[in-house]
Amino acid sequence: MAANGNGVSTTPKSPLARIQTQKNGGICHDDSGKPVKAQTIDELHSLQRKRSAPTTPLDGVQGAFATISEDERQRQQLQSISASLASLTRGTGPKVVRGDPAGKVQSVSHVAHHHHIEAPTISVSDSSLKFTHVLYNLSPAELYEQAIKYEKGSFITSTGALATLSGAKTGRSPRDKRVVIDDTTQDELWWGKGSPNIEMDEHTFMVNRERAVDYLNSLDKVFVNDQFLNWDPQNRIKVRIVSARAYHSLFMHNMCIRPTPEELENFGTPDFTIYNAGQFPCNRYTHYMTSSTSIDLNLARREMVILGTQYAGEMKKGLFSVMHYLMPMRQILSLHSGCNMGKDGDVALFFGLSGTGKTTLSTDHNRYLIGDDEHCWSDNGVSNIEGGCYAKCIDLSREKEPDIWNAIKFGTVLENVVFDEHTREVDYGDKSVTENTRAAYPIEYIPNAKIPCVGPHPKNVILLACDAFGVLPPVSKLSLAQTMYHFISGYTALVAGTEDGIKEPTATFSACFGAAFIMLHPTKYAAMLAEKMQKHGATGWLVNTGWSGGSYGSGNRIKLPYTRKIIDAIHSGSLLNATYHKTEVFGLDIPTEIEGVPSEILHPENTWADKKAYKETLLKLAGLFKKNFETFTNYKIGKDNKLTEEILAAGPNF
Ligand SMILES: Nc1ncnc2c1ncn2[C@@H]1O[C@H](COP(=O)(O)OP(=O)(O)OP(=O)(O)O)[C@@H](O)[C@H]1O
Ligand SMILES: O=C([O-])CC(=O)C(=O)O
Ligand SMILES: [Ca+2]
Ligand SMILES: [Mn+2]
Repeated sequence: MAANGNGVSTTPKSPLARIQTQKNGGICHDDSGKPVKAQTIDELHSLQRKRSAPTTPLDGVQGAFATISEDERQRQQLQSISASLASLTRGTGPKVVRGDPAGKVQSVSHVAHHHHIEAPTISVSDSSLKFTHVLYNLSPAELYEQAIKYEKGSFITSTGALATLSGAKTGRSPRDKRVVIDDTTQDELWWGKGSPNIEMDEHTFMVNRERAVDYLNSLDKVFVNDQFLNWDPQNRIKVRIVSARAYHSLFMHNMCIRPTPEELENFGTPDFTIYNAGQFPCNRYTHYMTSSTSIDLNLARREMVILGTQYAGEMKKGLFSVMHYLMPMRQILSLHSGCNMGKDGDVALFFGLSGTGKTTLSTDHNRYLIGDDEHCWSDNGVSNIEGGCYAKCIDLSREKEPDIWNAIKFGTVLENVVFDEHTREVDYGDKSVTENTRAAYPIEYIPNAKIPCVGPHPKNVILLACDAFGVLPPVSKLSLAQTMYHFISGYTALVAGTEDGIKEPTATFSACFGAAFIMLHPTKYAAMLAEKMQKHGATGWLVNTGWSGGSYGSGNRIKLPYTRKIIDAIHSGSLLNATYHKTEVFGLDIPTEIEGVPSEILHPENTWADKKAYKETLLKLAGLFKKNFETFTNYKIGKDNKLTEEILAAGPNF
């Protein structure tokens, strides 16, 4: 006798007893009635899908839309995208049509009668004869299918996320970033030592732009995303991202603000366009190019070109650089910070370099999440620039970071993670591809996200540093001058690669906690922050999310639950009223006790067995701070010299 999978034996099949059904109105449901409308399998399949293609944008006047035909709308819509993809040296690009070349594309026929192929003339190259299909603002489900069908390394994980590989680059390439220098940007931007803006000329930009556009046009299809940046409606920026990979399109779908169908209909001309031709290298014989990767920003043309890297974070942070230019022009401060809000409307900002805890600590089950990485602070309060979060996944655990864990589901892009071939369960501890594994998800995947992502003026400004030297206290209260000193310094420490044994931690100083993204001189942002903090009475805090009990190698990283207790005490206001004492060298005010945190760890000296080593390490770090700050001693911050002097005096003294 055969046994089925459950170990239950079954008898050989015998004809089942006939079930009586009534023709009309009986209690027994009869679904044998109407046959499907389809005559063929293909027709049956076509019934499965209801048409709801996203509309593409229109140029020119709005309002008249309601009266134009669908065909006319689509024709105008495609014109906008054709203009983006036009080759500037030949005056023409490919013929742009909607839809996937592999599928049955309804749009080809009706676009073809508007864009019928003209007889080629001598000056026309082959590229203007071909069609490039445009996959416009596809949904996550459609992008999943594109990725899985066509992009090697794309898989669905056990929780429904899309696992992807970013290729040879698994992080950003700041040394390959170039900014066009012209008469305007020469004066406006920060150039020279310490600046992230490495110059290129307009002509070289156009060479790279043409290379990227030609590459994209040589493909059978490109993805186009039309989306927004900044939740502040008065300062919203329209962005268009043209890319070759479903991975890139889904990443930006998650990270930028997603337009409603109505907003998309009235999208019009984008304020900024990215051409992401990341699979294709730049040409090293081109002037200014020092590798096969180039990320080029042209503020006058409002365009960015990406060649030679598929790491999606380049698009996210490229747009952030643009905001660091556009927003200060409007007296709005752009910030590399996370942001959340308590039930009573108290807002906190979390500054810090990569890996210091902006995403981890702003994602707090007891508070509303406004955003995890990029914000604006205007006269109206704070607003998130983005529509999604980008969390580090290395060693992610359900227990320690439940909201991020649960956000990794259908729609989420998981970059460079390792998973079980069969169960597709992700091993977050595995660094085989990279240490920088990431999840990009829409902000509404966090249950207590504050939508729209705006809030009132911040009450607390928390500066995060992951101090691998283990000498900065877990928390200290800062004066305004100290806040500015540490904001301009932008300190964190990186730990050396674990494989080569234990090495010295390396101090990193990155002005405004994001020197890689700022476009103006750091003192411009610093002055704005000081002015806003003063005006709105915000308190500054320095929180060390790094080492305790010794440097990297002998001590340990401060336990996340302790850091969370510290942050809780800042939010609740209880820490403001604690008893403080001043540390030597850095002159930081540290509290004597915090609920839920062992008091002995609050002063780092207590946790070091070797007091002499502690003092030496402390002085070493203080020396690095001093040296780094030398470049800023000649600059004035704010309107009077008083604040500048106070800031200079707010650093370490020894
Ligand atoms: N005490 C701690 N406080 C904060 N984070 C901690 C702590 N201990 C360990 N971590 C880990 O450190 C990492 C912090 O990364 P997070 O994603 O928050 O960085 P980020 O500041 O948002 O950087 P990026 O700008 O690159 O996104 C997480 O992986 C988190 O689990
Ligand atoms: O940009 C990235 O790749 C990740 C990030 O948020 C940062 O480095 O600050
Ligand atoms: Ca982050
Ligand atoms: Mn960041």
